[in-house]
Amino acid sequence: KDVFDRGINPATKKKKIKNEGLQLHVVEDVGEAVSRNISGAQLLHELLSAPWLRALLKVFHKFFVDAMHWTRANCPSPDALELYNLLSSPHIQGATIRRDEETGDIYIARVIHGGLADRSGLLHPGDLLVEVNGNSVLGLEPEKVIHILVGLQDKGLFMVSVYMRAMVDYYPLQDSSIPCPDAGMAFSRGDLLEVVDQSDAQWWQARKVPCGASFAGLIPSASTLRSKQREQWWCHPSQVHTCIRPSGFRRSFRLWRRTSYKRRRQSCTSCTPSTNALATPYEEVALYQRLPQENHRLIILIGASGVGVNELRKRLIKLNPSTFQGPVPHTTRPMRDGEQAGREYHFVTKELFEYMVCNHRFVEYGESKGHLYGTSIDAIHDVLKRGRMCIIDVEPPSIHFLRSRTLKPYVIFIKAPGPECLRQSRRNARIITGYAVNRAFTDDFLELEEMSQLIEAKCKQYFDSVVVNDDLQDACMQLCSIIQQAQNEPQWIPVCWLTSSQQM
Ligand SMILES: Nc1ncnc2c1ncn2[C@@H]1O[C@H](COP(=O)(O)OP(=O)(O)OP(=O)(O)O)[C@@H](O)[C@H]1O
Repeated sequence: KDVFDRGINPATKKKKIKNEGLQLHVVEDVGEAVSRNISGAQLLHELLSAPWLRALLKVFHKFFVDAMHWTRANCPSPDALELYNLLSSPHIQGATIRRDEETGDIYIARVIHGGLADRSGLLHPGDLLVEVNGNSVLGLEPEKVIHILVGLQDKGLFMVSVYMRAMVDYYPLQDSSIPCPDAGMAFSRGDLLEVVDQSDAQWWQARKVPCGASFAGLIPSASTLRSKQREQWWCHPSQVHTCIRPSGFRRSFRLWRRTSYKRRRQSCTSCTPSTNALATPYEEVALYQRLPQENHRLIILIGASGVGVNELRKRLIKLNPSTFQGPVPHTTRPMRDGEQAGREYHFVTKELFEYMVCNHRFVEYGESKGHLYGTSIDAIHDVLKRGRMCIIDVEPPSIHFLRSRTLKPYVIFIKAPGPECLRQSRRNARIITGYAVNRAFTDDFLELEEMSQLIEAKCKQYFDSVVVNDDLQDACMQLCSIIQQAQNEPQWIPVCWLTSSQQM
């Protein structure tokens, strides 16, 4: 990677990755090994980066791309066909496999950009390889699996497990249409499901992950669930989404003026994305491991107002300011003594602010004391581009806006402890209200807990982790270790963040 990066501007680099996908993947891996001082990696890196090999791989890639368009009628020659068959080993067809040393399961490790597997759209990193042409490969040595795959040439029928995140709740015992309620599997939003059989268009078979059960249960297919949702929507059309953006007025953006939770609930949380009557019932996910040269994932903290989201965010940044950073908000208020443009705020005119609103540049924005404040998507990118971990706290509806391939957000729900624990731990806590600054935080605990439960119930399909904020120091330490894992260990993310060209 180092070799390719040198002297290549971003546009050229993009093109190179496309043209030389296979080689780049390998060189990247070896480059990583070089930085870890693995014996022999330097020599291998130099060999793989040699111009003659680059040229050879380019020819090879071109040959393969052309071969994809051959038909019986336009195949250039029998020699070309023979060469194509010779080169069509499973690795070259575009996917590599690896074995989990603990379970013995065989997974798709990598899908080579532009290869057959990539073009088919059927295989994704993290998919579990279950069968090849009806023969189980579970527990086999990878070499054995490769042997079977080599024998297939390009006529293989793979059966891979697909992993899906449930975005809705399902109870088979309440579903009169299920063929056999006892064989059904209940799940709730946020559950990770390993779908092992999709051969039936209406009913799939799946297991929960991590799972104890060795047998699968019956779940409705995506289209079956969607038609159920449509039926429900016609029966209860008043449940349709009514949330009005912009939503965010958290105090952490120096905006939120505390009103009754009940008022907020009516206007916002009851209308979280999950109540959208025709929501996507399942989201396909795959394991993703951030590469060292990639931007960090955006860290989003979500929680009921007053639970301590902002306090935790500030503490994290104070604990390690060279690693964690928040985005610099924009404001139309004049700069005060001691403030510096771009440090406390980006100071902008009302016209520019409104232009940014029209162009959807703000994640959240609002007005306080006659001035506009907002946090822009560009400010988030600025932090990430500097190699820092960007931490933000937002209102639940804003998650949708931030869920993108470029930001790959990792969402942590800050959960309220029980009211008694709140009363004990928040004895000295203060809140800022619309009419009194630093009001003692006394009778809000029940409402706060209620709100916290509501957010969890409505949005848990978007949460990657949950931290209960009982003791501030414990919660802060937990957050640190969760964030490190989120950045450095494999995590389940939507497949579209890996493959689509969705951009913010
Ligand atoms: N675990 C805790 N123990 C004691 N006090 C806490 C704890 N967590 C937060 N607090 C205090 O509770 C008050 C509210 O916290 P914070 O300002 O972080 O709320 P918030 O969730 O960001 O809500 P808002 O967005 O409305 O500000 C602060 O005074 C904070 O110091």
